[in-house]
Amino acid sequence: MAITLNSYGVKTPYLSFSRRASSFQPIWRQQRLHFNVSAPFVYDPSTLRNCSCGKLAFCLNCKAGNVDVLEKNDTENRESEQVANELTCVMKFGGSSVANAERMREVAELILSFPEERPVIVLSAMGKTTNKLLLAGEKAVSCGVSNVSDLEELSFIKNLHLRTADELGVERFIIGKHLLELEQLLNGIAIMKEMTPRTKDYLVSFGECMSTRIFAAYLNKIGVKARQYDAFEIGFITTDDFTNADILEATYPAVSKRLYGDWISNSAIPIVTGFLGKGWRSCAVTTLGRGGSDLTATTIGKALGLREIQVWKDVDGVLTCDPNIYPRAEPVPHLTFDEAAELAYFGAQVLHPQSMRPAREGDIPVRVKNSYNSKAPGTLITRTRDMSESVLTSIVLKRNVTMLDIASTRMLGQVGFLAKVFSTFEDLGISVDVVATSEVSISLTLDPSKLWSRELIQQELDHMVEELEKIAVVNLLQNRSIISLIGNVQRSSLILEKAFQVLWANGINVQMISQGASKVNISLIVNDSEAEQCVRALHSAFFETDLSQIVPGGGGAKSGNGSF
Ligand SMILES: Nc1ncnc2c1ncn2[C@@H]1O[C@H](COP(=O)(O)OP(=O)(O)O)[C@@H](O)[C@H]1O
Ligand SMILES: N[C@@H](CC(=O)OP(=O)(O)O)C(=O)O
Repeated sequence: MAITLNSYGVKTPYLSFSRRASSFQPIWRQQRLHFNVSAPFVYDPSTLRNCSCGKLAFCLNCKAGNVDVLEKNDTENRESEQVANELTCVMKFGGSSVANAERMREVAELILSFPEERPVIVLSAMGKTTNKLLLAGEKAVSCGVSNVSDLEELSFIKNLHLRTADELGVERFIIGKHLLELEQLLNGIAIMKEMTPRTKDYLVSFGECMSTRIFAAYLNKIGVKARQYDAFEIGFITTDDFTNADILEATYPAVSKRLYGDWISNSAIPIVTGFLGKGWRSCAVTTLGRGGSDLTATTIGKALGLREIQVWKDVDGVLTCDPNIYPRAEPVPHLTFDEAAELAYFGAQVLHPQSMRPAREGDIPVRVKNSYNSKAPGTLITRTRDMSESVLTSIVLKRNVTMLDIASTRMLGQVGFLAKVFSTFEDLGISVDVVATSEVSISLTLDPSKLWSRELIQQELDHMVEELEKIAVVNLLQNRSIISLIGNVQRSSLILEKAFQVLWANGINVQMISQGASKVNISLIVNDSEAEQCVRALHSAFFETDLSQIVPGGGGAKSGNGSF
C-alpha cells in the first residue's frame, strides 16, 4: 500500500529534505500550497517511521514528529526538483552592514555571490538609525511641537534614507509615507509630552520598515526578484512587553505558512524587517530588545527548518573578547549553542541574548560572518563541538552591575531563607544574574537593566533593600562588573588557577565567584574601575600564552606580552 500525499485542501505537514539531518522534516502549512505538481507524491509506508507522538506516520498535530524517509523510490526526481527550489538559509545583516547605499550595494553583491542559496534576508535599520530615532523621541517629549521638524535627528534620518534611495536609483515614494508618518508621530509625542514603551517601539520600527523597503526595491531594480515583509504583518507574534518582547510559539507555523506560501506561488527573495513583532493582545508593534534582529533570523530559521542561519556583522565572527576593550581579540572558529548563549547573555554585544534559543530548538547551525570581509571563515555555532583542545573560548565583560550581600539575621538551619529572598525579587520584578550562596548568606548580582532598556532606579533599589532587611542584613554594592570566562568545563581547575594567578599579579581582589549549572561559564565579580584592565590581562594570559607550559598546581604560566 502506498500513501498518497496530494489530497488537496487537507492540512498536512509538508515534507522538506533537510541536508543537515538527512531526513524529511514536517513543516506546517496548507497542503494545497505545496503539492502543486501534476502527479502525486507516493511514499512506501515501509520506508516511513511513525511520528514520535505514536499516532500517525504523518501526524497532523504533533509538531515535534519527524518522518524519516529511509529510502527513496521513484519519486526521487520529483523530490529533488522540489528540494532544488526550496528556501535554503537565512542571512541577517545588521545596521553596520547596511549603513549606506554603498554598503547596500555590497550586501546585494554578497547575497548574489552565493547562487546556490535561496535565502530569506533579515535586515536591521541602517547604521545608527535606531539610536537616532530614540533620541528624536526623547527630544520631542520636551522640545514643543513647533520645533519637531527642526530636530537634528529627524533631518539626519530623512537625509540618510532619501539619499540612499537616490543613490541606489529607487523611487523615493517607497519610504515617503513612512517619513511623513514618522514626523507625525514625533509631533504626537511632543503634544503628549511623553513617550510610552509602546510608542517607543512604534517609533523605532520605522528604521527597519524603511531599510527593508529600500533594499527590496534595489534588488528588484537590478533584476533580482525580492519582496518586502514587515515582521508584524507576517506572524511574528510576541508578548506585549514593549521594548523587550518575547517571541510566542504561534509565530513559527504562522511565519512558515506565510513565507513558504508566497515563495511557492511566486518565488521572490523575502526581505524581512528584523527586531519587530506584534503584541498578541495589543496587536501593536513590539520590539525584541536591542540587537533583536539576530532573534528574528534564528526564529525564521527554525520556522522554515532551514539548513543554516547566517548573521553578518562588522567583525570576523565571535571574538575572544570585545575588540573595543582589547583590539587584538581573535575570532573563535567554533562554539556550541550553550557557549554562545552564555556569551550573549553575559554581555557580548555581538549576539542578542535570546537568539540562540530557536537555533538550538531547531538544531540549525548559526554562522557569524563579516560582511566587510566575506572571505573570513567566521564562527560556526552548533549543538556540539570537539572540546579536546579547548580551554578558554572567550572572555565577556558586563559593566554597571549591582551586587548584593545578604546575610540571614538568624543562624544556621533556618528553613526557607533562600526562598524568601528570591520571592522578594520575583515580587519586585527584578532579575538576578549570578548567585553564590551558603546556608545563611547569599551574594548575587542584579541585571543592570531590568528590562534591558531601563536601568534599575535608586528608588527601586531602596525599596528592594527595605524588603530584604525584614529577614536579613543587606549590603548593596554598586559599580561592579561581571567578567565571564566561557570555557571548557573539563578544564575548569586550569582556568581558575590561571585566572587567579593573573588577578593576583594585577592586585585585583575578586569579590564573588560562581560557576553556573551549564558549567561553560565561570563568573568573577570585580570593581567596574578594574574590569577592563582585568579583561586585557586575562586575554593575554589565556590567548597569547602557551597554556601547555602550566604545571598543574604550580605557577609556570608565562605572560604573552609581559603585561603583568
Ligand atoms: N566577543 C565579541 N565578539 C565580536 N564582537 C563583539 C564582541 N563583544 C562585543 N562585540 C561588538 O559587537 C559588534 C557587533 O555586534 P552588533 O553591533 O550588534 O552587530 P550588527 O549591528 O552588525 O548586528 C562588534 O562590532 C563589536 O564591537
Ligand atoms: N535596529 C535594532 C535591531 C538590531 O538588531 O540592530 P543590529 O542588528 O544593528 O544590532 C537595534 O539597533 O537594536
